[in-house]
Amino acid sequence: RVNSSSNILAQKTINIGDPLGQGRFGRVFMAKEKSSGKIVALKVMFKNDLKEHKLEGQLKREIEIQCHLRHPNILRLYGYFHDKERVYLILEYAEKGELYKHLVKYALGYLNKKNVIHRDIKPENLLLTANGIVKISDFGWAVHVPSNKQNSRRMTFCGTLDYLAPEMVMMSSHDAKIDSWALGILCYEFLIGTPPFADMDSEVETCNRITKVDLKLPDNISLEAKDLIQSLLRYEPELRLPVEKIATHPTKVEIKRAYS
Ligand SMILES: Cn1ncc2ncnc(NCCc3cnc(NC(=O)Nc4cccc(C(F)(F)F)c4)s3)c21
Repeated sequence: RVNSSSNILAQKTINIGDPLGQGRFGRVFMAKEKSSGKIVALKVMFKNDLKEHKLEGQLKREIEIQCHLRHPNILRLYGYFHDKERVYLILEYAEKGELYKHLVKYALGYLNKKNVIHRDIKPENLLLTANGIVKISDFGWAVHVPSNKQNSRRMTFCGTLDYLAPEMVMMSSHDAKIDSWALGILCYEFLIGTPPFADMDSEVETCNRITKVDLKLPDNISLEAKDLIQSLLRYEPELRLPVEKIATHPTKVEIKRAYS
């Protein structure tokens, strides 16, 4: 419970509810103004934090600017108050929260059911219709992940994705040269310790790196090994060294030594 003077004359009581978000300089809570029952968002910032980063002036400016703005597409700042340690912004409550998170939760859930990965969600690809409906657009980077793999999503996306060749990720036709690719991944991982296109944060990023063959070879492997890996990790399946030719490639010795 925070006794607040949300404007000069009236004394209002605000009950603080669930947290809505965590920013760099403070947290946002749902709050209810007691007498009117009005739901607002309350941004709470610590004075020390703002002082430390010399941001008091900037906050004053934000309050001055936003207090005078009245527009259906601009979040209202109703007012502010402070106590010994904190400054509170009383904000209009946007119940669907952050657009991006809302989209990911609803629209991507649908794409997931349809076994489609968009792979390029970004602000430019979020369009607005006349009545303010947000649309995810541009499926230029989308892939259709085979549904049998869908249920073992964790399985598909933790580790095993690293071995998928571009044509697999793009779900276009593929042939035995898939194995040449996978062997290239294996050689790389044997020598370097991790698969070449792994991206800890996002499977989608791994997909992108695979389809772009975003290969970075470290200097501490021999030219032969580099040659072998580069001749296997070719985007065009027909250009990859066929599996039978690998056996006679000079770098075999090095991999054996690496694992002896
Ligand atoms: C998450 N979420 N879900 C629903 C919902 N409904 C409303 N609001 C939400 N979130 C709060 C959005 C904000 C609006 N205005 C802000 N203003 C600010 O954060 N200002 C600010 C911060 C730090 C430092 C400075 C300074 F000092 F540098 F100026 C200024 S944050 C909601």
